[in-house]
Amino acid sequence: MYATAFLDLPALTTAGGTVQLPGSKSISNRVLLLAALSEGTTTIDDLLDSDDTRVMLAALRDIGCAVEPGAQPHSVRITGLGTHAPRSPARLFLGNAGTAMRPLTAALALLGGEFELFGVARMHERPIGDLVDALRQLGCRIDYLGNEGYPPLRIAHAQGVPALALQAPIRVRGDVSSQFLTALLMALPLVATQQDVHIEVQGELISKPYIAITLQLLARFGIEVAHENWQRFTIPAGSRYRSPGSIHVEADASSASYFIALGAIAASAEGQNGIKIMGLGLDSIQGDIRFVEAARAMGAQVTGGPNWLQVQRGRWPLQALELDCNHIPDAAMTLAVMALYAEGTTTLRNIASWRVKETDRLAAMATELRKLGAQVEEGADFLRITAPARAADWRAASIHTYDDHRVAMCFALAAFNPARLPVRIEDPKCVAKTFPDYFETLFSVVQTAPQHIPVICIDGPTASGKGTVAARLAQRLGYHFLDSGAMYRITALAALRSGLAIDAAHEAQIAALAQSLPVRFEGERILLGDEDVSSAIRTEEAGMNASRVSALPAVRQALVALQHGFRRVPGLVADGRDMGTVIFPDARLKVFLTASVAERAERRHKQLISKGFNANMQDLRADLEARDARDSTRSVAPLQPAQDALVLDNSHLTIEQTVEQVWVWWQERQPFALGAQG
Ligand SMILES: O=C(O)C1=C[C@@H](OP(=O)(O)O)[C@@H](O)[C@H](O)C1
Ligand SMILES: C=C(OP(=O)(O)O)C(=O)O
Repeated sequence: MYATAFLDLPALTTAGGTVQLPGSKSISNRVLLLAALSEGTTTIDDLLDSDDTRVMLAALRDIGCAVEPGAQPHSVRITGLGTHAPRSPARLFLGNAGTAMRPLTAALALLGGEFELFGVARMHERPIGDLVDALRQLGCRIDYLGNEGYPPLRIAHAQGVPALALQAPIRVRGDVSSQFLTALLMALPLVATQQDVHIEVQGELISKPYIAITLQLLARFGIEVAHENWQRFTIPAGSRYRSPGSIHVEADASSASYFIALGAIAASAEGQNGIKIMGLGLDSIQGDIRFVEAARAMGAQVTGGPNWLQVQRGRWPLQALELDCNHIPDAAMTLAVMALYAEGTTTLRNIASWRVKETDRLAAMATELRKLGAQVEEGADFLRITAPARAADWRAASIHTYDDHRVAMCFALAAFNPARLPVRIEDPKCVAKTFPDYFETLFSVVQTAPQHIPVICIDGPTASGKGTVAARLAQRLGYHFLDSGAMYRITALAALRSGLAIDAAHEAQIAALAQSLPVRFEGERILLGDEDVSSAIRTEEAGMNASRVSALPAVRQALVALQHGFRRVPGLVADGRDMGTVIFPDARLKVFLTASVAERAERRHKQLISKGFNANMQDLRADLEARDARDSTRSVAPLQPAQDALVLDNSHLTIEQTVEQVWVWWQERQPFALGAQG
């Protein structure tokens, strides 16, 4: 997951490959609760691991369910409450998960005990009044702890569940969120022992396909609910939850919408057939699979089998769409971004529920689409979007994401804009609600020309702090990191291990060895094959050997391709001695970091002493002077600032101050309009 303040996506051009998507949030949280309400143990495979399911799992543990990891990576084993009462009192934190807050409120109210249910600030602005009204009708005692009609709330059944009025149909409004009805449908089987229990929906039921998911999963747990036209539901007398033993979670259809859109928008990478999505097929039980129809109407070519979808660009540019999106409220946000690539004006109707989700999504989408240059009309329950007329009308925007995973995920697709502008996604970690590895997954199937991928070069002499500064910048930007000095150190290590002396006589052999070095950077660790060589290459001796190896032109040449390979989406910070001059001459920012010999000798001295090595200041100074002289006079790529490099003498700066200066220089070079915070 990218936990950076923002993530800058470079202009992207093509896409191709296969993605395996994480489990459905709607299925995961339903199945978790149903397993918790059943007797015995249920194994759940391919469960989603995200913020929304974590809060559900934590709540289930708190009320006394046993949760254990299953045999497979994404499987868990839940031992349900069965006939046991839930552990209480309990305070349950439910984040911003509607699929946890609403169903748990209903289930816990009917199980008995005292509970406080609360969430993040936005959860306390998301309505729950219609559900509480329905439960109060039954006789439940539920108090609001903050604002009337919103969480946090208290279920006050410490003395047990009061006598419930089960005779009359339970009325619930269906026009604000279908989750209220889902909550009742999952809770009422607990009390429909002696008699049928009826639910009547008041007002138009929105998001109906989510009710279909609820009914399908109830059936898997032994409860067959009948309904008349989605208005009247009957839970049969004698209902009792029975675990199916094991159950599998399909991949998330709403998450699939971003990759279906990707296949429709991006030209296919060479040798690929667009995007293949694994984990769900056209027969999915999730309503958002119908996003496929909308995407096809706009131009996508989609085929599918039992557990896969294949998407390719069809009509291009896309074609505008006019659609009632009530049945696909979540995936419809993706259509709004597809509209940026469509001819004509796209209208998404009947989406008033967007206003009470993770944020006011109608306002958020309108604001952010406009930042990119689109014309948008925002109605009470609709959005009308016209794409920027020409490439030149697109704007480089910093997309505010309102702690809404879907805003972050769908706007990433704006990186395919014809103006080849980068797109900044603020607070990318908000995707953790349903798809923590969204950006990693996206990056695994998108490509762009190397010139679009930003590179920051930090060159400079030994002990200038360039390695630390580059690593910190890379981390802060979410970019890849190349410690090119390590390449030479590793080459020297590998050469000596192969019995090759580091001199001109062995140049060709060492170059051949360098060409195929299996080197990887994993966070702080540097791996040669499977061996962690981080410490072995950090000794003074290894440094001297690296300097010698780097003076051999054929070896430098061999390492060029290896280093170019680190230039990958979303960007690269490279440190070394010739990053800006030789390896990445087109880098967007080149910094030459230096400090006085005295200061650098002092830093190196401190570093060695802290690692428990013996060190003598005079020797260190002499060594540094010798290395500086050798590095700056060597025939190939001598150590000197690139002509367009910014020179930073950090003799009197801390590492933090140095990082800050480079950060400021980098930000100044970004095209995003200042103050463009939504
Ligand atoms: O029941 C569900 O799993 C959901 C129902 C929908 O909410 P509404 O019924 O509030 O539209 C949807 O937006 C949400 O992401 C998940
Ligand atoms: C509306 C959403 O979430 P929730 O389940 O919290 O309602 C969503 O995931 O888009």
